[in-house]
Amino acid sequence: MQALGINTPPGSGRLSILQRHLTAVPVSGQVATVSHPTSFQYTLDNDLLTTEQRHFYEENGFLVVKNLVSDQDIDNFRSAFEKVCRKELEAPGLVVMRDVVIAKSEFVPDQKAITKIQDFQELPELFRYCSLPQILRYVECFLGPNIMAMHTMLINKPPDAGKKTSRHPMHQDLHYFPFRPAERIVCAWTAMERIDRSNGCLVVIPGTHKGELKQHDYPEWEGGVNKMYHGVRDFDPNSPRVHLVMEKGDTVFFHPVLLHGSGMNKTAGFRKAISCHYASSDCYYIDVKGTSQENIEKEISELARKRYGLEEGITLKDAWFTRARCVKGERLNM
Ligand SMILES: CC(C)CC(=O)SCCNC(=O)CCNC(=O)[C@H](O)C(C)(C)COP(=O)(O)OP(=O)(O)OC[C@H]1O[C@@H](n2cnc3c(N)ncnc32)[C@H](O)[C@@H]1OP(=O)(O)O
Ligand SMILES: Nc1ncnc2c1ncn2[C@@H]1O[C@H](COP(=O)(O)OP(=O)(O)OP(=O)(O)O)[C@@H](O)[C@H]1O
Ligand SMILES: O=C(O)CCC(=O)C(=O)O
Ligand SMILES: [Fe+2]
Ligand SMILES: [Mg+2]
Repeated sequence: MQALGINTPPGSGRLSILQRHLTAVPVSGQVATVSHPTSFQYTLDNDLLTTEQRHFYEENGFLVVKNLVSDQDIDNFRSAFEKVCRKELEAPGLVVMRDVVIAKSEFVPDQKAITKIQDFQELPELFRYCSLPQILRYVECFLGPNIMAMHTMLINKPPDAGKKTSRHPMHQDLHYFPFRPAERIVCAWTAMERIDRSNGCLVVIPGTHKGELKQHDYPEWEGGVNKMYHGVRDFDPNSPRVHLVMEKGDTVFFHPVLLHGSGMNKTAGFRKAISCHYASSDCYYIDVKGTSQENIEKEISELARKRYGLEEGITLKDAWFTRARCVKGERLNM
């Protein structure tokens, strides 16, 4: 209990509840579990989350559910991903990204060294992840019954090429999203194999979901940074990080303002995770002009201009509206 930074008075009757709860949440570091808010802001009334789980998400901004996706499903996603790499599967809108070191190198060591694929909403073999009923049951606890899949990713963190470019800087996902409110957005992220500090697990700063969306820029990293991997400006490396060690099939749900990133992959394997960002279809789009999100809008707009030969760029809203898909209930504003 000491290691988890929990101050429970000796002899407290709550200790056993906390212990039971904490064994279900494989994290190390500082997590808050003791202050119980009287009203809920980040979760909705539901009959799935235990009281402890609900309080945990309210206080910390994330919740790990063990063994939520079956090995069989994950093996199928892995096989679909491998087919995408071999160009045996394709889909409109699919983005395939290589690590910056490999993309910028004249000596391409491995053509298959793909960092991630994004926007697989038109690829049924992978998009099935976003409609898994056991995931949507949890998503509904945060968003309500009308659910849009906004962003899809399969991250294949490569063995670090020696420049630490396999890291993902600390950031808040809301930086990329021109829709609100933040509490009706959630990410589901499933480990496709055991993920720990050796292959670059997710790192979170519990409780930061209660703060503001911060200014993001490219971190000044010597070895380079992947395109659009913005990090929160002036990140304090002494912040109380929690490393999420997860087994194959474990799934973390997290709030889009939660500060998180991932470490370097020091192993020889490609570390795989699949994720989807969901938003309630009651959310609404905002104009990010004049806000801290203007820089990412500009970058995405410029990319779309180049890629699709457009004369003018696109707005962040256009970029998101076209990939959004309704996975449960009704499509309303999104
Ligand atoms: C919540 C969620 C949204 C959070 C996030 O997802 S954060 C990260 C968001 N990132 C993205 O959306 C990145 C999306 N990636 C892409 O669009 C693509 O992979 C691209 C970076 C544009 C590259 O694709 P593509 O154009 O097919 O590749 P090319 O090999 O033709 O390269 C074109 C120019 O881009 C460069 N490039 C490619 N990969 C990277 C990289 N990883 N990092 C930095 N620069 C890169 C490449 O060197 C080339 O540059 P030039 O020769 O034009 O100068
Ligand atoms: N200056 C920085 N700005 C933004 N993010 C950073 C910065 N330095 C490190 N990070 C990020 O902080 C997170 C935690 O880094 P940390 O080094 O603890 O992870 P790790 O490499 O997995 O662990 P280990 O220390 O065991 O190697 C990672 O997401 C990393 O990308
Ligand atoms: O490294 C990972 O899998 C997490 C990446 C991430 O946080 C993101 O793409 O927004
Ligand atoms: Fe993220
Ligand atoms: Mg480190």
